[in-house]
Amino acid sequence: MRPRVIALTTSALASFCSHCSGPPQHGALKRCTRCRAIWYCDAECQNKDWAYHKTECEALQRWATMAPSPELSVPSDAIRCLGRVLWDRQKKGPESEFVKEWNMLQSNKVALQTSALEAYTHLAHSVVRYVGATSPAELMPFGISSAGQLVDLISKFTTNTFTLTSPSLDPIGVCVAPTFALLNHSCDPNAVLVFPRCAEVKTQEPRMNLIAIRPIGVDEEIFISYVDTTLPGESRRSALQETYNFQCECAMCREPVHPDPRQSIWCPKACGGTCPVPSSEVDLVRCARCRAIVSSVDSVLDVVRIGQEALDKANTLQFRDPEKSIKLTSNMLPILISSGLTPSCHPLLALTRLHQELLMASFTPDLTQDILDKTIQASTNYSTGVSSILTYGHPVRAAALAELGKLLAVDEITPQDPSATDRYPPSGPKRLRLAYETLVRAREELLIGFGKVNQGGSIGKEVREAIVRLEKELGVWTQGIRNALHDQRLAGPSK
Ligand SMILES: C[S@@+](CC[C@H](N)C(=O)[O-])C[C@H]1O[C@@H](n2cnc3c(N)ncnc32)[C@H](O)[C@@H]1O
Repeated sequence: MRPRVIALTTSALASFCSHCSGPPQHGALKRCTRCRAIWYCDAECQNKDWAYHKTECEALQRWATMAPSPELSVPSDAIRCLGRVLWDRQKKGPESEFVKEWNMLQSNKVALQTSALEAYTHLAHSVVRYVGATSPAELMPFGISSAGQLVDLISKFTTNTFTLTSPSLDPIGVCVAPTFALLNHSCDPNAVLVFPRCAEVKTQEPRMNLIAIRPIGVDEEIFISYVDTTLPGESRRSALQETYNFQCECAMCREPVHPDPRQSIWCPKACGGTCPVPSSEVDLVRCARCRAIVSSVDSVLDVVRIGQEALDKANTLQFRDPEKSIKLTSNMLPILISSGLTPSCHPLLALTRLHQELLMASFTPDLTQDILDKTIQASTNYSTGVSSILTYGHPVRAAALAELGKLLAVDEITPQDPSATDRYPPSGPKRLRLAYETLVRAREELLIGFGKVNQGGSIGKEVREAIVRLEKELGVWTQGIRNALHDQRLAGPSK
């Protein structure tokens, strides 16, 4: 189903359509000539959005004239989304299905911590200003008659909104979908919410799909995850507490797996087993397989701390100074790897992902073989790490494998000796075959994570096309070898 309300993140406004949330289809997106803040793929999407944008357009123009600087001339996605919610309430009235559904959403207003209350109050002031009111008392037309009701609206919004993602799972905005807001959280979910982007009618997009990633029994509760489940338990729990105001007591938080792949290091005796990352409370740790003791406790603790600092800094610099960010990830990754962190261990996994993203963003028409191969190495490590944590068919795991397959399928710029066995990624036909096998595996997982009925969504479609292309290339190559062998046989034994 299409969410009731969507709003793109400010940085995504010029790259995705504000109605169907798709990328530009034929040429560039077209900008609303009045507010100059909202973009559409074509007149069809613009017309469909007009019912909302008509009022929003004026509000955006008013906001821009009051903005203290050009960077702040467009309000945040939360303010714009709440604006659309209020205008919808006003237009549809208190007896409408939308308002009834909204009223039933869970609010955590009574249990709010002071920091959350302050943030909500700040957001409330901005929303009041955005819709052209001067105080909460002027919100009567929207069905809000007191400041308390406004805070309640914002609490419901924060507790029940979803991240709008692109088909390749990049966050591009927020959305409101009251039916899906009934789903509770688990750190080991049996279902996921995705936007596979495969509707036949473009203007029905973005369509939100609830997909089972495991068999779910009759009467069994459906759980999704509200947070990134590749993060360690402590980070997940504090994110849940901060945004959703609850202490997670899901099965995984009650009885964590041991050792947790999110916090594990390789056995110091290299038996192939893993040990938990030591902590300041538990400093005697052993390999789960051979029971060898980890003696380098302090250095592991140090490296995890330094890795986290580097991750935070590289994340901050990602868009402002990508070169500096890439330098940080390039320097830090070998340190974390040589200290024995497994590919799924935090912060190595997150740094690997960021490194891969930064390398991909640096691709230019004069891409070098070295950068391409380094990106494939990072993508391989990320896919390996994610696969140790997430269940088979999880869309994040499927998308990581698809990305690796696509990178392996990129034409080599300066092919290396194809017979070298110690080289990764391999070169020549071996690389082509590895790309093919990776994409076939990715397709199987995409069909689960983005739904078989959706053919794995738009990444599934891309992967299918890449598989067909590689089948042809591999076929040509196999035929070439067959012909060469045939010619050799005809020529008789060499002298
Ligand atoms: C999007 S709502 C989920 C549906 C909600 N439980 C209802 O009945 O409408 C999110 C809120 O549900 C509660 N919740 C969701 N998952 C939970 C969990 N695993 N443990 C405790 N509370 C949870 C929290 O209060 C959270 O802020």
